[in-house]
Amino acid sequence: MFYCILKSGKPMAVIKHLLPKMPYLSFHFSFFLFSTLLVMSVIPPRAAASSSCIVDDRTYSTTPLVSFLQRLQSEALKTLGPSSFDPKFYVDLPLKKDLSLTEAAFWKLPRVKGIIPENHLHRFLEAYFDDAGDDMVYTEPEDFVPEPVEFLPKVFNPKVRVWALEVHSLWKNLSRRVSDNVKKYPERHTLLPLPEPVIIPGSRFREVYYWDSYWIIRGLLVSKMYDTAKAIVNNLVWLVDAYGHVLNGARVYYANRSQPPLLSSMVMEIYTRTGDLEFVRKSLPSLMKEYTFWISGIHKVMIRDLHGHKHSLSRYYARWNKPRPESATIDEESASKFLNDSDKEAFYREVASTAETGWDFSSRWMSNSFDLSTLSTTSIVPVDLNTYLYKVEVDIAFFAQQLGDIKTYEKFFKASKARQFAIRSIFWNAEMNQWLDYWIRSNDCEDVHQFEARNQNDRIFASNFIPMWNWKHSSGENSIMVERILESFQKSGLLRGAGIVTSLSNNGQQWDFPNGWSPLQHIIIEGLSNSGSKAAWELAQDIAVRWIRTNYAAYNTTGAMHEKYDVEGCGKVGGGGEYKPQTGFGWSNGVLLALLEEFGWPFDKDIECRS
Ligand SMILES: OC[C@H]1O[C@H](O[C@H]2O[C@H](CO)[C@@H](O)[C@H](O)[C@H]2O)[C@H](O)[C@@H](O)[C@@H]1O
Repeated sequence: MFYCILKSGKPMAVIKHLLPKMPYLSFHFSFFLFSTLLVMSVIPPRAAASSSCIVDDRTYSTTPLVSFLQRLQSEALKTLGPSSFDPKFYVDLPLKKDLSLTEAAFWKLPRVKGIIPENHLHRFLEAYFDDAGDDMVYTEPEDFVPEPVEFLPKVFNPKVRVWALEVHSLWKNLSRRVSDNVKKYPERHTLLPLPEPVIIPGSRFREVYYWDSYWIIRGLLVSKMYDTAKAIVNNLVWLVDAYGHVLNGARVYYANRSQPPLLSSMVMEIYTRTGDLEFVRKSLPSLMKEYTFWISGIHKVMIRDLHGHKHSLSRYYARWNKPRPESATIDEESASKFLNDSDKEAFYREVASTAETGWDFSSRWMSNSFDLSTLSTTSIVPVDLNTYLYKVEVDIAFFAQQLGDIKTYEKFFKASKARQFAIRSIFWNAEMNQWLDYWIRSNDCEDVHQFEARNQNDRIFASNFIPMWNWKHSSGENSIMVERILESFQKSGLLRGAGIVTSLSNNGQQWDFPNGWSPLQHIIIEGLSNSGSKAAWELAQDIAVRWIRTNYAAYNTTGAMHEKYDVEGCGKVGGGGEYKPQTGFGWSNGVLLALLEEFGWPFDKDIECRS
C-alpha cells in the first residue's frame, strides 16, 4: 500500500480516498503518514531503500585471511595516515608463515595510544609478509615476438610504428603466472590459483580483471599472441566453473561480484581470428552457466511496457553488504554518515554493486551527482549491461549453430530477439535519440515493474550510446535512425578535444567528467564504424585519431600508457576517484593497437597534438 501511495505522487489525495475505508486510521496517524510520504516522495531513491526482499542471496563468506588483512589495513591507516595510503596493498599481501603465527605476532605489537608505531609496523610487515604482487610471478609469454609478421599493415608513419612496437612490447611487462606457493599454501594468499598465464592491467591492479581482459585480448590478437589470449579465457572459464560467474578480479575478496559480461565476446574475437572451433566447444558450457548468473535471481528485473508486453532485463547486484575488502577503510569512512546498521549495509551493497558495473564510481549511479551516499545502482536497469547480454545471446546462438546444436541455437536466438525488443521498448528515447538507463523507483518485491517514461534517466553519459556496439549483430538500424543518433551524439557534449568524455558531471569521480576511458572510446568507435553510414564511419575515425594522439602525447611526456585520460586536452592524464591514477595499462594498450589496426596511420599524417 505504502508503495502505491508513493507512486501516485499525491499522498493526501490517496489518504483521503483510503480514510473512509479504514476508519481505524486516526487523524494523528494520517497526519504522520502524510508527512512521512510527503518527505519520502521528494527524497530521491537511495541506498537505504534497497535489499529488503532478496531471495537468492548466496554469498561466499569472508576467509579468515581476508578478515585479518582488513584489520591490518585499518591499523596501518591509523599508523601511516591517509596521504598516499592504498588500502588494497594490505589485502594483497601474501603471508610468509601460517595465519595463526602471524596473528599472534600482530596482537603482541606495541601500541601507543592504541596506535602501532611506524617502525614496528614496518618490521612486522617485513618479517611476516612477502611484498604485494610477489605471488604473481613474471613469465615470458611464449608467443611474443618483437615484431610480429604482418603487424599493423596500415601504419606507415615511422614514429607511430616505433611507438606501437613499444606498446606491443608492454605485454611482456604485464605477463604473469600464479606462483607455485599459491597452489601449495592457498590459505596464505588472497590470490586465486589460476591455472594459466595472464596479462594484468598494471600497477596496483596486480591480478586479472574481468572486463579489462576483453580489450587486453583485442590487443593481443593484433600482436598475434593467440595462445596468451586463449590462456586468459581459460582462466576466466576456470572462475565460472569454480564460482558460477567470472569474478570482478582473480582475488578471493572479489568473489561476490562480477563485472560487465564480455566473456563470450572474448571467445568470439579469438574464434574469428583463429577459427579454433575446439576452443569454442570447450568454452561454451561455461558461457551458458555464466549467462544464467546474469539473467536470474537478484540480477533479473521484469518490466511491463506501455503496451502490456513484459520484458526480462538485468541489473548489477553484488551479493555483498559489507565494506569492499580492498577499500574497506574508505567505505567505512563513507558510511559513517549513516546512523544505523541496516542503512550502512544497504549502502555497502550499492558500493559493491557499483564495482560490479565497472564504472566505479560515477554520477550515473547516484541520484545526487555530488553525494556518494545516494548510490542507487541496484535500482537501475542499465543500458550497457543489457547491450552486453544481447551480445552474449547472439554469440552463444552463433557458437551453438557452428557446433550443430540446433536446440541451443534456437533458444539463444529467441532470447536475443526478445532482448532487442526490450532494449527498444524500455531504454530507447525517441526525443533524445539515445538509449537511457531505466530507474526502478522502488526496490521492493514487485514481480513486474510498470514502465513509466519519467523513470528513464535523461542525464547524458557515454553509456547512452553503447547499444550502437551491437549494430554489427542486429539486422541493422535504418539509415534515418543512424543519422538521428549521430546528430544526437554530436550535440551531446560528450565529444571533446581528446576523445569521448564519460559524463558531463564534474564531481571528482573517476567515471565522470573530464575522464575518458579506453573501453568506452572503443565501443562507441566500433558502433559508429559498423553502422553502414559513411558519416558515422568518418566520425569513428575522427574520434580514434583524437584518442591515439592523446595517448601518444601522454606516453611521450610520462613514458607510460595510462588507465584513463583527461579528454579536455591532448596529452592530459585522467584523475579523480579513490586511488592514484595507474599506469601500465592493459586495456589502453589493447585499444590503441586495435584502433591502429582498424584505421591505420598514413605516412604523412602528424601524430603530435593539434593545438
Ligand atoms: O580498488 C578500487 C576498485 O578498483 C577496480 O576498479 C577500477 O579498475 C579496474 C581494473 O582496471 C577496472 O576494471 C574498473 O573498471 C575500474 O573502475 C576494481 O575493479 C573495483 O572492483 C575496485 O573496487
